[in-house]
Amino acid sequence: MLLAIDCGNTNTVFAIWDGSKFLCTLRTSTHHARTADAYFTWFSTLVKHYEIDLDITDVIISSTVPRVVFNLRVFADRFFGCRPIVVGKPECALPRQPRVDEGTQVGPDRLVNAAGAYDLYGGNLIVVDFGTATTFDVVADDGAYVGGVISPGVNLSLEALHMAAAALPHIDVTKPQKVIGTNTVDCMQSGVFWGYVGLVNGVCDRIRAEYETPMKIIGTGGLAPLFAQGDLLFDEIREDLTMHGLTVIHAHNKKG
Ligand SMILES: Nc1ncnc2c1ncn2[C@@H]1O[C@H](COP(=O)(O)OP(=O)(O)OP(=O)(O)O)[C@@H](O)[C@H]1O
Ligand SMILES: CC(C)(CO)[C@@H](O)C(=O)NCCC(=O)O
Ligand SMILES: [K+]
Repeated sequence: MLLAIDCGNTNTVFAIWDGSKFLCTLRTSTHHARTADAYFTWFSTLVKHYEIDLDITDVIISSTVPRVVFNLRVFADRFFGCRPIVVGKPECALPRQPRVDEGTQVGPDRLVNAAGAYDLYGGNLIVVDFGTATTFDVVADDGAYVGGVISPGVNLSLEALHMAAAALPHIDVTKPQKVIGTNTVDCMQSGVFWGYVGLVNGVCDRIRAEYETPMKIIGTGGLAPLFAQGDLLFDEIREDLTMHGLTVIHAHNKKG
């Protein structure tokens, strides 16, 4: 049984993979100060709720926050007696080496997305991930991550607007009825929703023009289904893409 951990700048997701399906997916906010014992208290309580017959033999971690990895390693060692595979570390082999500028530390979540998307859809892809940042990962014909685009995430933009402007409230993003808002909240929702539809469409068009080979666009992240209601053209949406990628990289490392 594999425990796959995807640690983002905002949220950390644990998923238990039995070799063919995910038995459960657990989400908590990311805190660098959380100890191994605190992870276990949270984890074991929820696992009891799902009535899973726990037998974790392997742990794989992707973390965009370097500081949390130490405590997650201790967690894996202390409670499951295993040495985790950490994406981006030398001990973790990738199906394909990224082709980027020397010295670039590509976010492990982007490498994992690339591996997961290539496994599901083949090469020549743009993966759009609506996380803390909205990222675009370009996956080449052979499955390698070959670059992309990083823009501010949707919730980050909303938070920045609220923080910087005294009269603007905190809001959640939804698809507004109309483009022209007639109250403050509708105006903000329109700006963020249609602004991001424009951003994603514009960036994907430009990537496609530069790449010169037809590409599929894959959407992931919690907000992907919402943006699929705009005139965005995702060929596929796969909310568990990062988790799937972790199982792919784990299998690649197991086969030696
Ligand atoms: N309608 C919505 N409005 C605002 N937020 C939403 C909505 N639907 C889903 N979300 C948020 O989307 C997020 C989905 O999480 P996801 O794992 O894609 O990225 P994240 O956790 O925000 O970022 P990271 O992985 O970088 O930590 C959750 O925080 C969830 O609260
Ligand atoms: C861009 C984020 C924050 C998205 O989670 C993450 O992938 C990251 O920290 N990346 C490092 C820089 C890079 O990917 O080139
Ligand atoms: K994510």
